[in-house]
Amino acid sequence: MFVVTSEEMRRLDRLTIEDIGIPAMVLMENAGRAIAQEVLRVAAVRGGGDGGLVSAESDGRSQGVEHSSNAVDSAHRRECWLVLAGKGNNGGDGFAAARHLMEAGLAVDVALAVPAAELEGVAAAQAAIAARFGVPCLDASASGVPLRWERYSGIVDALLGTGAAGPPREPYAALIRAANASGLPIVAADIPSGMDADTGAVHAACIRAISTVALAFLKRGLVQHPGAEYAGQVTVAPIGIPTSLARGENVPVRYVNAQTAAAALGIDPHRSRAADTHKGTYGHVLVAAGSASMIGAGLLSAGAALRGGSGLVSWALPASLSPLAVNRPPELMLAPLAESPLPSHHLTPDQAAAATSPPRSRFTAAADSPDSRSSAVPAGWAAVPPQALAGLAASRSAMLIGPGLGRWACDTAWLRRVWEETRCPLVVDADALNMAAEATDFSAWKAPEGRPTILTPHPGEMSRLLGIPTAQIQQDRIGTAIRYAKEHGVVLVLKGACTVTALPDGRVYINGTGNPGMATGGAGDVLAGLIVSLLGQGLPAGEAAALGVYLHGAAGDRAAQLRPGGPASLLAGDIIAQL
Ligand SMILES: NC(=O)C1=CN([C@@H]2O[C@H](COP(=O)(O)OP(=O)(O)OC[C@H]3O[C@@H](n4cnc5c(N)ncnc54)[C@H](O)[C@@H]3O)[C@@H](O)[C@H]2O)[C@@H](O)CC1
Ligand SMILES: Nc1ncnc2c1ncn2[C@@H]1O[C@H](COP(=O)(O)OP(=O)(O)O)[C@@H](O)[C@H]1O
Ligand SMILES: [K+]
Repeated sequence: MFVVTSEEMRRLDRLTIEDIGIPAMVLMENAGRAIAQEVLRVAAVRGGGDGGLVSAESDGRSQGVEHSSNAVDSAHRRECWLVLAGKGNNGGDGFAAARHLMEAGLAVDVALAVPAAELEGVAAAQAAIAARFGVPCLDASASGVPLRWERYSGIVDALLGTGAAGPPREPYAALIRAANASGLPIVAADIPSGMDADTGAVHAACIRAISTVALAFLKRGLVQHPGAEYAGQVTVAPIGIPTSLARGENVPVRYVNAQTAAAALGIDPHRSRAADTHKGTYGHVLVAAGSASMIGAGLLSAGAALRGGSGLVSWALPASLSPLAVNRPPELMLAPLAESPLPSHHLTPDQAAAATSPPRSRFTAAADSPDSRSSAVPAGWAAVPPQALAGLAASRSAMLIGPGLGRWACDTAWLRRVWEETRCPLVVDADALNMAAEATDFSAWKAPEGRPTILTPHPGEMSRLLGIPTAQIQQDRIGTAIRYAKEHGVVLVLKGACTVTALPDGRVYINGTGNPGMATGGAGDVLAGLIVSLLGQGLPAGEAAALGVYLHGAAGDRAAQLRPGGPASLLAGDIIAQL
């Protein structure tokens, strides 16, 4: 399913009207009917009403307003809806919807935010048709015009759509505030008025809808927070603009959920296996994760990689920490790395080779704590030569580095060597991202030619990578991810609700699975392990990342449903169990 910007939507509208020849009035007529259908569905649900109407819509038939039974008629006769209409085509959609609602047996008023004489084009034409149809139109163009909100059962928000610029001006803002304050259910036409269609940022006055009918395509703001929350339940209504047009115009952003994953990703999300395969078919991944105080991060990442379907999973960790891995799943192999007393990133190749000898007893697990930054004798990851790790990865199908790794003196230089010498596909997460963020010259780090690299920051890590506040990132997550992926030639997974996966070629996947129960320590480690598993099974990096995000969210949703305590009681390990 494509997700468009306002500008892309305008281009697709124009191509449909001018090149394909579907008149703007026809598109608006279809839009109005789809919005009316959604109102009828909401009215039926609220009135405990007619299931037939709801199921007619969910069947995908577009006849909802034309087949009302007597029962529906009587339910709807009690309903009186207010359509708030703006000056542009979004308002035109509102007039068309009002007419369809009246025809379906509801009482309807339109409140117009501008003097009727200011309407133009197809919106003016729809207003004129609605007037001849007998739809009452109230003038709400003067700020403070009182509307008798208590008369209505619900509101259609057709004030502002993709043509809005900046915060809603008066009287739009006052109408939005009053509509929200009325407590009535609001169905938004295309987007909630007051939401930025491209980023999902909301202005001080923004409609809080229970549902939004996205016309033709999802808009970016509908699949990013806070816009997604203000939009309520979103449905996409086909209004005549062909999907092939979006494909032809190379719209880069797609939405991934249970209905759309296969088409959006071009992959069977169930990953059915050919019969004649063996463990070698499914890759051998290396997980470099965990430290003395965060050994669980390694267990979670490696556990997720196993459930992700890898043929083999090896867990790389400093040899002195091996005893801490005693409770690992039996399927998980260990790859202990010898520690060297020399600052590891200064090692010559010969010293690195010598460092594969067994660890010395003075390297204790405790020395891997953050205190080891100041410790005289480095141990733990600080004492693992980066080239030894990169060398081990050379014979693996993919490597994950970062979860629970800890921090130590000169770790940024350490990571740089891993980054520059690791030839297999690489996933970089958590502490490894924080090390990269402290590099003053990260853009100059040279990955081996052609190596796919995936970065999986949460917004806090993204903020450190970019050196800008988290709030600024959250205001335009899609734009931020696109720019970063292109600039650094990496796949960038910006985590959080509606995770954004941006590819260096400009393609973007927005994830529709997952729930707030997943905001729990270790959930990100699970994601990173799942992604490296898919990467190691040979999926292209962008698809591995986006599919991993989708499957991780879906597993989190199943896990949340199974928990007697609901989403709040979810643990990261529950997600692995549902993979
Ligand atoms: N052919 C088309 O272009 C179609 C457009 N459709 C609808 O048209 C919408 C886009 O229509 P428009 O481009 O006319 O734009 P809008 O209807 O979103 O609004 C633009 C109008 O609102 C005013 N405005 C802009 N920013 C404002 C602000 N901050 N405060 C107050 N007033 C503001 C401007 O005067 C402008 O006339 C879509 O969202 C969709 O609902 C649908 O009818 C389908 C077909
Ligand atoms: N509200 C939410 N809705 C959907 N997914 C979420 C939500 N909160 C967190 N997640 C997901 O859970 C994971 C948390 O990762 P992260 O913040 O790195 O946690 P940790 O570092 O503790 O492992 C991410 O994949 C994120 O997208
Ligand atoms: K709207």
